[in-house]
Amino acid sequence: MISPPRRAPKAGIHPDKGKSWLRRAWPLVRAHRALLITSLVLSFIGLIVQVQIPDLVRVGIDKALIDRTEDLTRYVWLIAALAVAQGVINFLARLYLLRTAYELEYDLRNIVFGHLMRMSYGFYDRVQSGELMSRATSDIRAVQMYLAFGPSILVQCTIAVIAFALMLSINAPLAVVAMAAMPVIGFLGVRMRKAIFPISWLIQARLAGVATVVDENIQGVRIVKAFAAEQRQINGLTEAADGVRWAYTTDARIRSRWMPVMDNLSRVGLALVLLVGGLMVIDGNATVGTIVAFNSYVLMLMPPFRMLGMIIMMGQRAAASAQRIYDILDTPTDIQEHDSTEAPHPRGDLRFAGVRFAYPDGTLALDGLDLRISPGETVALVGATGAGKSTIGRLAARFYDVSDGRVLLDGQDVRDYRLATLRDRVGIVPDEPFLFSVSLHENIAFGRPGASRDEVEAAARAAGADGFIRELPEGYDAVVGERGYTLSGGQRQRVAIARALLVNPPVLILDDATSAVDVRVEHDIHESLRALMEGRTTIVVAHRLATIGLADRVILIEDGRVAADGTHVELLASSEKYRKVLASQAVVA
Ligand SMILES: Nc1ncnc2c1ncn2[C@@H]1O[C@H](COP(=O)(O)OP(=O)(O)OP(=O)(O)O)[C@@H](O)[C@H]1O
Repeated sequence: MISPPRRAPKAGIHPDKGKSWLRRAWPLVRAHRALLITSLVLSFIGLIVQVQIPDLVRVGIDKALIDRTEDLTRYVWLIAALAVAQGVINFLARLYLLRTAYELEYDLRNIVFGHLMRMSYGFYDRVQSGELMSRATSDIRAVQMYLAFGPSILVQCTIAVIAFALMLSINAPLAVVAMAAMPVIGFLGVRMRKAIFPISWLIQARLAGVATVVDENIQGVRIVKAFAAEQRQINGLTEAADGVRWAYTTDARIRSRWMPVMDNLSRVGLALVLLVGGLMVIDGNATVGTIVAFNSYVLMLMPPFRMLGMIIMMGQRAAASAQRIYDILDTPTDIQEHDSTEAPHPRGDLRFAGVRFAYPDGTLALDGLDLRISPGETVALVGATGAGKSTIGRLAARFYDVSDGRVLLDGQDVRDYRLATLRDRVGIVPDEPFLFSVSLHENIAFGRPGASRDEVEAAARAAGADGFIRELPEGYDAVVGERGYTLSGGQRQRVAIARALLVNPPVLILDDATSAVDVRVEHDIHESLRALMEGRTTIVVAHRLATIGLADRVILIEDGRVAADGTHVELLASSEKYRKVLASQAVVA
């Protein structure tokens, strides 16, 4: 079942690396400006309404309680109405703000994941998957938080200015007194965040460390058990968890040192208002209502000043996170596609001409490989471990580009194909196939999601998988576990072969893909392959004599080039190296 297409990201990250991180993220924010602006305008209106309430309380107290010139209930209703209005507006503002945040997160996630999916094998050779996971989650969140919540906090800060102006208009000297503590609170807030910032980084890093330990041990639990290493691994986790505990405790200590100071400062502010305001009331220079109103203002203005520190910290974290995300997005895929006309009739004629290839880490795997495999031929690649056999398949499917020389499919350089076409024409089955946690049908139909059940079954029959699938209670609808652990190694390999066969590629590369099935099943697979498509070029990386026996021709690979070429019988007779490799690998019949 293919899920319906979702909306694509509305914008991307600006490609100019010279720009600041915020300017690079700007297209994304712009794309969601309608939502963001709506939420900001709403929260601004909400705050304006909120600022009116203490002033109404002031007038209510002064006019209805002290002067007794007006009706108290009128003020009570007015304040209640404003409170309800503020509640509704704040609800909407928050709703839109969170929607903006999650829309931004959705886009960022899709941009990063889309890029990761397009990256080549070489990229994945270099990076750690745990690190990528962290970038795809916590870094995206940090950036999203700042982009969406940063402006909202700024709006709250501007409201502080408006409230201050209102206070000045009511009673200027008292307004100055009421605001006296604010800069100190702002300053202390920034200091506190500065003290917390490094430790919060440490917490993130250590949490990621714990996650890696847990992840590895769950993935590798069978090895842990095989070596009875449970206790040792538990100790490892305890150590990592201890690091997290220390970091959290330190964080708590810093917070508990600063928080009471900031809380008390706001109380000092209130006391000052009472003292100075009280003296003014006694002298007849202020009203009781003013003191009450200013009390509310002091309490209302405290959070924005406290948040100053937070916004600075969020900004720093978002900048670092954005940089890490941009590092990924700025890494171009080293497998470039260009427009070209492709050989229209695939025949499966594969040729390596003077191919040299080194992996990104510099390991030279192929060194002057010359090899031609004719359409319909079945060729076995034989050689010592590390000779370069698997690399040959990877270059044919263009998982990597050659360093020198050319790989030609049907007379055309593989670099001149569209990748999708090339991968349709060159099917590759690795020795450790990966199965997704979906049904067997979907696993087999991975390369052709629209394939019918009949086609899936035909591919499974050819791969020798139909029999055991039918024996499962849910048959083709059975969902395989993570990495397909509920199936045996040989069963998984057969599912993977069926997956490749369904695409019906003219060139099929079995990279030791039948190592976990027994010789008889392997023979059956090859027989049905032959029957399925006469003329399919097949390359098998072979470690078993039985596998070699199925091939028309055997190529001995040594140090990344062809050392001998011929039928098994010919090589046995003529090549000392071939006999040695067979003997050293203890190839069994
Ligand atoms: N992803 C990689 N990054 C760096 N070096 C690699 C990578 N994969 C393989 N190599 C190196 O390239 C050389 C050829 O490897 P290759 O896997 O092609 O050998 P092979 O003949 O298939 O070996 P085996 O029979 O053990 O599978 C080896 O030296 C190997 O260590």
